Amino acid sequence: MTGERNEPTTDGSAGTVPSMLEVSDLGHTYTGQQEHTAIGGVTFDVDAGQLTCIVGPSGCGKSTLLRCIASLIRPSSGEVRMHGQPVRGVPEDLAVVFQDYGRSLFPWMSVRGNVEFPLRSENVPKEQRRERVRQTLEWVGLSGSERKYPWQLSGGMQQRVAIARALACRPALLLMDEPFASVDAQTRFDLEDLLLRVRAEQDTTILLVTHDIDESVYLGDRVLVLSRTPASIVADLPVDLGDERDQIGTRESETFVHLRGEVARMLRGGGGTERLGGTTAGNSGAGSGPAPEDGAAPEEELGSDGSSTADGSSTADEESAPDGERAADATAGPVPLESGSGAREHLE
Ligand SMILES: Nc1ncnc2c1ncn2[C@@H]1O[C@H](COP(=O)(O)OP(=O)(O)OP(=O)(O)O)[C@@H](O)[C@H]1O
Repeated sequence: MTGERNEPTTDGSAGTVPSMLEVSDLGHTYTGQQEHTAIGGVTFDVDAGQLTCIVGPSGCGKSTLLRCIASLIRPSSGEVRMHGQPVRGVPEDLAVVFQDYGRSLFPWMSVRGNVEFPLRSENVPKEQRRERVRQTLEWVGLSGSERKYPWQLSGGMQQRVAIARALACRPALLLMDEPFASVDAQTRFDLEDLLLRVRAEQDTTILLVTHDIDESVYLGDRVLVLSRTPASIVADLPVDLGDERDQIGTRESETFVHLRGEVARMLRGGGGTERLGGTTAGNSGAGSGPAPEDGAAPEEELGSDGSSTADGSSTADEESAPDGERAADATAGPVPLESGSGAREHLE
């Protein structure tokens, strides 16, 4: 993979445009008492506006891969480029959403305060901030909840706030690490559709890690299947389901059923046996890692039914808490990682 593609330039001649994201031979070994190689040389490119899903066996290195791409961990080897430039720190136009919304939101800030937070760090003028927050909350279906606090919201609503906070910065690249794993099945469907809507409106490039095979096919323009740890790419499958997807019709379609079977087969076999118009083991260092154990059902490994623990948080009380943030004690709570600036201290 070259990381470049030919596109016509404004003067009509053929030009070379770098991919939005280029991951080249990326490897990471955790050092210390428990040395462990989590990623074993991963190479892939992502075009602007593409939604790429990453699936792999539990503990294979998916989160490590995302964190290396976000520069939250310094990779042991290889390189990450965005817009053709090497990434040397957390990029300003990158945002991350994690599974654990409960820990990523500031409980002492209202919904508005949480969503506004990264914009304040970027010194966006107040009027513009307020408008950005209003518009972003509208996208995620939370208009009217600006003055509530995270603890007054259901799990699904809290995750919407986390997504809104990431989107408020209008990131060029959005990294999502199992973002819907902690919500109930219906909320999960709603959030998946929300993501597809926002992507269509914003043309955001998204890299999403999931344990759920069905979710990877439903959301993705493409599914990258990883091997067991140390992770390598065993398959890179294009998802030919078109832009219009719906939770019932799409999931019943022949293409969907075929693709989910293909992803499961790649997970079980480690790839290399069949192709589906995409690439399988052999490219990009793919297939160099150990294959999953034979006979292990991929659904068992991945929890592909998408079952999630229903969030026990109480739903929002109509009576809003007073607006205005408590004095922010930076040591007292979690650090949100949605914007580049707040995330640097997580570098290893
Ligand atoms: N700080 C660390 N030090 C040592 N080993 C680590 C560290 N963090 C993760 N690992 C190991 O690296 C491997 C990959 O971990 P990672 O969290 O990236 O996997 P994952 O695919 O995201 O896992 P899961 O499917 O459970 O979310 C695992 O074997 C894990 O135990």
